[in-house]
Amino acid sequence: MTCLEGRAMVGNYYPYCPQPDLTVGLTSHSDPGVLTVLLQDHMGGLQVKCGEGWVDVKPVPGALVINVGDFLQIISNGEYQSVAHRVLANSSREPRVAIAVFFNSSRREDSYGPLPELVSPLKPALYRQFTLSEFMQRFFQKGLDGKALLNHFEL
Ligand SMILES: O=C(O)CCC(=O)C(=O)O
Ligand SMILES: [Fe+2]
Repeated sequence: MTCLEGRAMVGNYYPYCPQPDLTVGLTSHSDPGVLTVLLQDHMGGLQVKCGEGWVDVKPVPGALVINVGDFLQIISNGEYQSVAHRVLANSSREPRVAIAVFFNSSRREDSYGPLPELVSPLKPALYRQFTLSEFMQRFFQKGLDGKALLNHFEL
């Protein structure tokens, strides 16, 4: 499996929000793919879920944020856990910009599931087999909703 053909780059632009207490910039979600590489500017606002709370991912000049996605959680049979994250509404007059590159498989009709090397009698498969077509269809159906995508593939 290679993730280079399936990569996609997205630019996120968060304009000034006059009522930041009433909304969010980007709803809680986990990225569906394998890995995400994210470059955020100096504004801040990105948070990751930690237990029941949220922790700020403070911008560090020149640093990239790497997110584990749901697909990696599944093929690693839960060894790597995807991370729920969100972006607060931007209360500052200056807009916030973040560039994300999502790494995904591109072979839509292949069958995926936990890698055989990571399945054993002691650690049975936690997820069923599926195609990338089904996976992405379910992602787009559910909208951004925490880590809910994984529920469809659990055994
Ligand atoms: O704007 C950010 O910092 C995060 C963007 C993000 O989570 C996404 O594009 O999936
Ligand atoms: Fe994301």
